[in-house]
Amino acid sequence: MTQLSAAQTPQAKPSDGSKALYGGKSTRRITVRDIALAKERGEKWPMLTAYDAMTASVFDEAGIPVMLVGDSAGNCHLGYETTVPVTLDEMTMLSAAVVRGTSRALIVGDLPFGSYQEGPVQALRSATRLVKEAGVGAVKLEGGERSHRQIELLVESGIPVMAHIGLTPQSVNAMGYRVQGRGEEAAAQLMRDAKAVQDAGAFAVVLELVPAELAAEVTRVLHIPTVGIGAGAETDAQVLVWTDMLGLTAGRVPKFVKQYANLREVMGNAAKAFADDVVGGTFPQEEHSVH
Ligand SMILES: Nc1nc(=O)c2c([nH]1)NC[C@@H]1CN(c3ccc(C(=O)N[C@@H](CCC(=O)O)C(=O)O)cc3)CN21
Ligand SMILES: CC(C)C(=O)C(=O)O
Ligand SMILES: [Mg+2]
Repeated sequence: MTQLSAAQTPQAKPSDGSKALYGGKSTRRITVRDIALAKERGEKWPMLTAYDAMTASVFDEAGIPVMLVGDSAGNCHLGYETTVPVTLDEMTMLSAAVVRGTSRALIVGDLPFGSYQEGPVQALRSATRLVKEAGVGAVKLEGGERSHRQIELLVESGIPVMAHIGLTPQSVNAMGYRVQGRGEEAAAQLMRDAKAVQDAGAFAVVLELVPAELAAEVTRVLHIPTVGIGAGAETDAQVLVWTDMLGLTAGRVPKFVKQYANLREVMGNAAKAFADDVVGGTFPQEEHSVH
C-alpha cells in the first residue's frame, strides 16, 4: 500500500487550494487517493451522513467531499431504536440512492451489524454487494484489532475500507454509548486498534467519542486520516449525522453535535401552514388551478 510521509505539522496548509477536497476545482468523483493526499497537505475535511438521493444532492452541490451512508439510518431514517436491526438489503438500497444523487463526493457505505462479524469471507461478500449493486467507492466497518482480518481481505480485493474505533454503536448491547479510551489501559487499547486498522490497509479511521487529547495523539501517530465524531478538534476530518446537524432528529442528540439549522421547526411550521390553508380554504388559489 502507499506509504505516505507523516510530515504533517500543525502549521501545514494546503499547498495548492485548487486541489482541496473542499473548495477545490475538480468536479470528478473523489477517490481514496485524494483523501491520502489531503493528509499529506495537512488539509482538514468534512464528512456528513446521507440516506437518500435528494439530501445527498444538496450536500454534493455544497461541496461536501465525502458522504457516509451510515447505519445510523436505522434510528435516523428507518425508525428503529438503534443501528443493530439494520440489514444489508436496506444499506444497499439507501447507498444506491445516495450514489445516484451525487456526482463528486466519495460515497462510503456502512456495513451493518451481522454482515461482517462472521469473518473475512462474509465481509467480502457483503462489501461486494455495496460496491456492485450500490456503486459505493468504499465501505466502513466497526472494530480495531478484532476486525483487522476483514479489513485485510477487503483491501486485498480492491475495496477501500474506512475503519471505525472508539465507541462502536453496533456493540451497544455490550458496551452502551460510553466514552472510550479513558484511562491508561483503554487509551493503549485504542492506540493498538488504530495501528491495527492502519496496518490492515484502511484508508481512514473514524474515532468516535474518545478524549480529545487521545484523538490528537492517534492523529499524529497515524499516516492515514482520522475522522472524529466527539473526538475533539485535532482529527484530520470531522463527521456528523446530518439529521442532528440540521436539527431534524427527534429528541436528545449527543453532546458533540453542533446544530446548524432547525429543520424540525421549519418543516413543522410549513406543514401547519399548509394544513391551515386547506382547512381555511385559502389553498389552492386560482394560480394553483388548471381549467
Ligand atoms: N442521531 C444519531 N447521532 C449519532 O451521532 C449517532 C446515531 N444517531 N446513531 C449511531 C451512532 C450512535 N452514536 C451515539 C449515541 C449516543 C451517544 C451518547 O449518548 N453520548 C452521550 C455521552 C456518553 C458519555 O459521556 O459517556 C452524550 O451525552 O453525548 C453518543 C453517540 C453516534 N451515532
Ligand atoms: C456516526 C457515523 C460515524 C456512523 O457510523 C453512522 O452514521 O452510522
Ligand atoms: Mg455507523
